[in-house]
Parts: sequence; structure tokens; C-alpha cells
Amino acid sequence: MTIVSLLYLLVGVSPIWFGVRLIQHRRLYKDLPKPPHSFLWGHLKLFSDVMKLFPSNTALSVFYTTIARKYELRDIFYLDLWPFGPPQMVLIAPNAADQVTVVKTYPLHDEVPRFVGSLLGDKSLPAADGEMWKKLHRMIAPGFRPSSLRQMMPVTAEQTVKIFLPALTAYASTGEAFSMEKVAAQLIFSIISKMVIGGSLSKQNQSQMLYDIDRILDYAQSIAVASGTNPVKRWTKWWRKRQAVQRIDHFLCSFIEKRRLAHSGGYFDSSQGTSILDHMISEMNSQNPGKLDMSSVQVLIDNIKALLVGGYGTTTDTLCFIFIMLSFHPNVMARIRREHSQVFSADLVKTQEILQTTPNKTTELLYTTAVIKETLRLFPAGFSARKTKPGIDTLQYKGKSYPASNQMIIPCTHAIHFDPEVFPQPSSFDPERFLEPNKVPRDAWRPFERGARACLGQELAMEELRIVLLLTVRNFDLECATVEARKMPRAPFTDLDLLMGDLAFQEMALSAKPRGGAMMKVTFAI
Ligand code: HEM
Repeated sequence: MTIVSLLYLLVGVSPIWFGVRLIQHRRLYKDLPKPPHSFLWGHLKLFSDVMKLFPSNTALSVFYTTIARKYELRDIFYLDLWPFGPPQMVLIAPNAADQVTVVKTYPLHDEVPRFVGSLLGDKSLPAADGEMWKKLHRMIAPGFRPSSLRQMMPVTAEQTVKIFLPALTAYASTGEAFSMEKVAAQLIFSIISKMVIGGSLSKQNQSQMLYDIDRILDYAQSIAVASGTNPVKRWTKWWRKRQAVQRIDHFLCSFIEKRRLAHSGGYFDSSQGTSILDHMISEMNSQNPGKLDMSSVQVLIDNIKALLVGGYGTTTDTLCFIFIMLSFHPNVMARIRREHSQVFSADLVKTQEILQTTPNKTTELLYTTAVIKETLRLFPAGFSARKTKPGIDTLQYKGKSYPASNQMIIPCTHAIHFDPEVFPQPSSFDPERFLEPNKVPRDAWRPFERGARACLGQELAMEELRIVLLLTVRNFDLECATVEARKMPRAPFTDLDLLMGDLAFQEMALSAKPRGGAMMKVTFAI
């Protein structure tokens, strides 16, 4: 057979092969719970119509919530995006999500290590599974013990006063609009970097690292929002990300070597506190004394990078959203300030002193904690995707058996957080719901996910946010700089956009972040 006739044959057979695959595939969805399904399009057209409701780059979870509410789906539904996306099984009830995170720890879906690994390294905890995950978890988790967190409280207070307050004061003096995301990022990175690698980075190293992390996040956004991305732009972003990763790896490699030498030479100074990196080096030294081999150094680099990038992005996003919500809710702002005066002091210097002598007092900031929780309910920054273990084909839920093999299983926190049966009037910002005991079911609030793979940094993030709020909101009134409130809501599940325009819809990046860099103005509070 000549090459030409082979080509003819291929061209002739391809549509038949495609048609057979299409029929086989679409049939799989026949009896499954799902939104309206087309034999030709599956859910492709429906999904694209939902995407069109929202501004560009909207976070994926917003689409799942829209579909769940619009088609009144309960518990579990399926999405058929073949041939452009993996088959998806979306869990939208707390107890359904718990089946894959708490009751059993399902492995990560293959897309997660591929995506996270390409950004942070495939030896990082968020990209690892099975024995590798267990080993890394044992090495990293001790760095998040309560004693390590206590160590971070004075650091958080000091950095807030040193970095954040002067920046906000300068903007309040000029009245100019600025990106809260950029300013908050400087603060949060300086705190997280101390917790993760210890000591302090020089100003130059810190700004270089923040620049490089932004290149990584920029690339993450370009692959997360695949549609409409110009391939040249995408390649440029990939190239910049590659160089950024090389620079970070290079910097961390020599940083780690110096720290390792300090440990093995017996001159490591623990009076400044023990960072997560120090915990990891000690653990590696105890298992395998002597020089670290290259693969152990890469494990350290990948995980330090993952903690810096993951911890800093999500916490910055959340801080921005808290400020945004406070700017729209003066009554909440007044109450949070009252709590700060009552539990600590109306005076900032006195507050800092109390924080130093009685750090545990932050646990009395119940309303502040409720404000943080309510913000995380409306704007959960993380996303998780799982798959079944080999040999397990179904997920059992409420006595029913759901086909689960080959599915991307998504415990959809956003949809759960907007379920009116779990959170009445879900789109209203109501911190009070977290003050009444047992009003929010334990498994329903899950911005840090739940189970063995839940966020290791959750206590750290909550404590950081409490302290930053305690030391800032008394001094400033906040306003969002570019808001065009909508006259009609974009989506059936929320009317938040009638108040805050498109800021209501998180933007897709590595985490789901505030739109447009969270442009704000601040004035001095009277
Ligand atoms: C408000 C801030 C934060 C949010 C909303 C958040 C959310 C999340 C979520 C949803 C996960 C995924 C869990 C899963 O796949 O099931 C996660 C994992 C993780 N987070 Fe966070 N996170 C935050 C802050 C931090 C901080 C400050 C750190 C550390 C510096 C951190 C370290 C981690 C780690 C190491 C994992 C991986 C855990 C594992 O795979 O075992 N996070 N986070």
C-alpha cells in the first residue's frame, strides 16, 4: 500500500472512529445525574454558555456552582466535556465531598501533579501521592506545630507594623488608588518566608523572589485559562516561568547548603526560631547523616518553593477579599473595630504590647475570626481534584453506587459554600452565622479542605490574618477603586455583583484570586 492510499484510508476511517467513540462516550452518561445533556455536544455547549455569563478568567468553581443552582442538582453530578476535557464528577454536598477527602483519601487526579509539578516541582507535597506524600508529610508537618505558630505571632505583628502600616499610611496621605494585592503580597511574603526558611531575606533577594514567583503565577494563570490564549504569549510566559524557577532553585540551593552546614557543624542558632526548612534538614540528617545528596536537595527546594508560593498566594488573596468585604460593609467594620478595642485596646501601641505579653488573646477575637471565615466561605482560594484508587470503580453515597473510575472527582467547596440549604442566604456577607454554635455544620465550611490532605498552613493563615486585621483596620477606612455594580445579577446563585460588580467573581490563577489586583483607596479613619 502506498503512502497516499494509506492517507486516504486514514482520512476515511477517522470520522468513523470519532463517531463510534462519540456514541460510546455519550452513552455512558445516560442514567447519571447531570445537567441537560446533548448527544452531539455532551456538556460542551452548556459549559461554554455558562462561561460566557462571567467576565474573562473567572475561576472554574464559579461555573460548577452556577450549573448546580441553575439545574437544581443535588449531592453529585457529572459533566461530559469530551473530547476537550476529562470526564468530571462534581461533589456538591458536604458529606459527598467527605467521602473522597475524609472517609477515604482518594489520590490526586493526574492533572494536579502535572499542573503543580510543572510550576513547583514534582517532588513537592501538593504534587505527591502515596508513600512519597506520607514521607514528605512526616517531614513538613512538624514545622506547623503550635509551638512553631506561636513563634510566628511576633513576626507577623512586627512585619505588619514595619511594612504594611507605612505603605497604607503613604497611600492614605496621597489618596491614590493602588493594588492591595501587591501591597499585601509584600507583607504576607515576608511573614511566610520567615516561617518557611527562617532568618530574613535581604530586600533585594525578597523582591527578586517575589518577581520570580509572580512569573510562575502568571504562567499558572495562562495554562489554567487555556481558552483564547495567544500561543506566542503563552510560550513567552512559559519561558519566563522557566527562568524564574531556575533563579529560585539556584538561590534556594545555596541557601539550603549554608543552613545544612550550620546544622551539621553544630553552629545552627535556634534562638531565632526553627523554620520549616530547619525541621526538614534535621529530619533528613537524622535519617541519613552526612552530606545531602542531590535528590534530597531537590526535595527541599521543591517543597520550600511550594510552601512559599502556595502559602503566600492564598493568604494574600484572602486578606484582599477581607478588605474588600469590609469596604462594602461599614457595620461589620465598626463591629470588628469595637472588638479590637474591647479585647485588646483602642490604642495601637498598647495593642502591640498586649500582643507581645499575651499572644493567646487572639483566640478571644471571635468576631474577627467570624469575618475571616465568612470571607473564606464566599471566596475559597483553593481547589482540589481526585481520582479513584486502581481497582475501585464506584463511589458509594447515600446507598447509591456512582461510577467513578476515570473521572476527575471534584469536591466543589465553592458550590457547597453557596448551598442555601447549608448556608441560608448564601450570597449575603454575614459573619454572625459563624458565631452561633452548631449553626454551620462542621463538614460544610471547607476552604482548607478536610481530611489527611487538608491544608497544613490553615492555623498559620488564620492567625496571621487575625493579627494583620487587629493592627490595621482601626486606622483606615477602605474603598474599592474600580467597581461597577451590576443592575442584574450575572448568575443564579449570587447577587453579590449588584453590590461589588465583577469583584464578586474570583479570577483564576494558581489560587482563585481577587480581580484586577484588588484596586483600592484608603483614608485615615476618624
Ligand atoms: C487562607 C489561606 C489558605 C488557603 C485558603 C489554603 C487552602 C488550601 C487547600 C484548599 C488545600 C488543598 C487540600 C486538598 O487538596 O485537599 C491546601 C493544601 C496545602 N496548603 Fe494551604 N491554604 C492556605 C494557606 C496556606 C499556608 C499559609 C501554607 C504554608 C505556608 C499552606 C500550605 C499548604 C500545604 C503544604 C498544602 C498541601 C497539603 C497536602 O497535600 O498534604 N497553605 N491549602
